[in-house]
Amino acid sequence: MYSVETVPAHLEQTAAQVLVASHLGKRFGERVAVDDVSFAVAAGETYGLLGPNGAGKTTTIRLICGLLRPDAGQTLIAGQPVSTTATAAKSCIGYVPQEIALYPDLTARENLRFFGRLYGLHGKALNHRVGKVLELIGLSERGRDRVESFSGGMKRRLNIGAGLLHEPTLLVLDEPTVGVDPQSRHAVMESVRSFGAAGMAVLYTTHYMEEAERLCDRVGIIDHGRLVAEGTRRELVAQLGEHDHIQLTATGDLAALADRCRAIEGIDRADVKDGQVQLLAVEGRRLLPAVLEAAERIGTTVRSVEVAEPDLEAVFLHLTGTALRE
Ligand SMILES: Nc1ncnc2c1ncn2[C@@H]1O[C@H](COP(=O)(O)OP(=O)(O)OP(=O)(O)O)[C@@H](O)[C@H]1O
Repeated sequence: MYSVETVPAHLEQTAAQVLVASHLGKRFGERVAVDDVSFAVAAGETYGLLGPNGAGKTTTIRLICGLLRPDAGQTLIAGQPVSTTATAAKSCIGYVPQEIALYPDLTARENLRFFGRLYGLHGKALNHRVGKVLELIGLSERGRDRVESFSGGMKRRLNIGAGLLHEPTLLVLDEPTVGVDPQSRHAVMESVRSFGAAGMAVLYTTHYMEEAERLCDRVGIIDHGRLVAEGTRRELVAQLGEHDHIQLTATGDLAALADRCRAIEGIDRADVKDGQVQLLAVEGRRLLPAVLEAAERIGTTVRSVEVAEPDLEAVFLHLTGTALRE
């Protein structure tokens, strides 16, 4: 269990830190879902947990919100320890689950009133908060409409609104844009951005690299239950040094092409994903002739070559050897 001695210095609770997760661990039978995960989120900061499906994001969030008991480690929220029974810490959290949990035949306002009562709000205070939350999520004009008439993105935003009624200091969102069309996704992200700007600490999980890059002040990269790196986008990308991320679209034996590329000096990673060979290479442009020659030798046809500046996708590839995208 947590003791002051076991908390790394940079994770000790400071006034600005709303959430401190220390050495969290959770197994399901033989499967390790979360393995020694530690990170902190400050007031006004949006922290992204970025990882592929099954990486352990939801389990981490459920531990942090006191919905699951950890096998190891502890979470402090606003200085209060979280447990499955403690209420002080939990009352600081607004938890927005992956699944939409709304009543379709009630209006947006009625839904929020219902959830507000669950948080112990009533009378004028409840009305005031419902109005405020509708404003925050950009649905003031639609408060009297039934939820069944809403788009996917509007339902998502209302789902988020239900987690905001009790004015949490920490908002926890579990993949809030899954299944949302691109335009609504933008609206959801804009809402989330405004919460951070308003001083809330936001913990946001996603497997979309672009969302983590655009929205989050800091990102923790999670894979197989372990936090393999964290930092600002700039800090994470700096880990790659001068590397370029090269994507080859080709037909033929891609595994053989990746093998050949691995043997070329300067290429640090070569992996096959989604009908592409993905390479990480120092001064990648310089190596393109050697790559094309290798392709020709083994009879693969390269259809297109894309050389990109490193992004979080490349960081993920570098750290784990697999691509983030499904
Ligand atoms: N209740 C459970 N019982 C058994 N195994 C579980 C349980 N919940 C999660 N797992 C396993 O733990 C691992 C982490 O799952 P988790 O849902 O935390 O990942 P995730 O990153 O949130 O993925 P997704 O994006 O698909 O939700 C997976 O291998 C999953 O199968």
